[in-house]
Amino acid sequence: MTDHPTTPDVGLPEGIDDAVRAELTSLRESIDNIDAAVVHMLAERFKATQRVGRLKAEHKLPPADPARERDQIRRLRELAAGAKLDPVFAEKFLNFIIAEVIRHHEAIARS
Ligand SMILES: C=C(O[C@@H]1C=C(C(=O)O)C=C[C@H]1O)C(=O)O
Repeated sequence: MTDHPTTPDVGLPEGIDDAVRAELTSLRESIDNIDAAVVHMLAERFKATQRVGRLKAEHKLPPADPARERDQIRRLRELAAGAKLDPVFAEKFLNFIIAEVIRHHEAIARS
């Protein structure tokens, strides 16, 4: 897998204190690692949902399953609260992903 590294000190002003530059750079390196993990996890999730979409289309099932979504959102909100992440944000994030998945499923069903 090819990585395309960022330049974590990009945008930091010339005269910034050395210790502050070092801490910001280190934090940005962690952020870059986390973002890479998020991309890889999302790619795996979409691989699975594409397979769900093909199965649903083959068996004439509807693209969306609102009961499943409610169950996932309830779980994710609880996980978020336990992890000190805003549950409202977690719900918005999951809904954003699910909307894209449903769009894919509709396209598969039409194809
Ligand atoms: C993936 C599915 O299809 C849709 C997408 C979902 C998701 O991305 O998690 C959940 C429910 C469905 O609306 C599914 O039914 O499991």
